[in-house]
Amino acid sequence: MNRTPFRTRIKFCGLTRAGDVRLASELGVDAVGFVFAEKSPRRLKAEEARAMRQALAPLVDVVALFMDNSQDEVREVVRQVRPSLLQFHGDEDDAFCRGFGVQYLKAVPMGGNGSREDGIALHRRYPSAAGFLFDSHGGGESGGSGRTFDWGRLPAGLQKPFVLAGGLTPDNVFQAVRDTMPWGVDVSSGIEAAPGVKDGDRMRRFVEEVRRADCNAD
Ligand SMILES: O=C(O)c1ccccc1N[C@@H]1O[C@H](COP(=O)(O)O)[C@@H](O)[C@H]1O
Repeated sequence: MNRTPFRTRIKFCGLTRAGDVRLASELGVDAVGFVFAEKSPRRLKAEEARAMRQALAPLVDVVALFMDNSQDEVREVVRQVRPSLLQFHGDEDDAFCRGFGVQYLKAVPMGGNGSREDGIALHRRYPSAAGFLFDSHGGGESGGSGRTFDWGRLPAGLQKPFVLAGGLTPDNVFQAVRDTMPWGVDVSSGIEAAPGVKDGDRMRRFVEEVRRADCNAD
């Protein structure tokens, strides 16, 4: 399933500062992502994310990102942060991902020997997923690397929304949206000055480029 003809959703991920959350809201992004993956330089504690949530404007979603975290860790984040969407980057199965009573996106690794599954196989493996997120890391590797993958390898036959991620920047997101027509785009490194420290100018340019691509839609 591709996007609506009107608007590509935007998620800014890996925010660690309340000021960045405020600016993301002002720029009109649809969602901000808080990272709880163990090895990430952007990792937050549940109570830090809960505090940052206060900086969020109405109608902007919070997404909580995990990578093979324990059930107890995910539960604690859900309890404290109240995300509207979970994003799983590890080997979690459908039963695990759906077990928290919150909609989820399953990240599919497209780097290295990453997924060759088509849309039908993905739906079979993750029947409860609200959508899929295609990222450039290899299986077992952490994301947020700033690397792209070959967009021509996106699986055919997807019947759920998909989010494009991996190495998106203000300089390539226009082309990425035009080429792949995703439901949404997700960016972390491409709008950063350093891991977890977002750059206001890059954030603004990223949003402008997505909107430019939407205006140029065929
Ligand atoms: O951001 C992280 O540190 C991270 C850690 C573990 C799994 C995923 C992670 N980030 C996600 O990776 C993609 C692409 O990021 P980038 O734009 O290439 O830096 C995105 O979904 C991030 O949320």
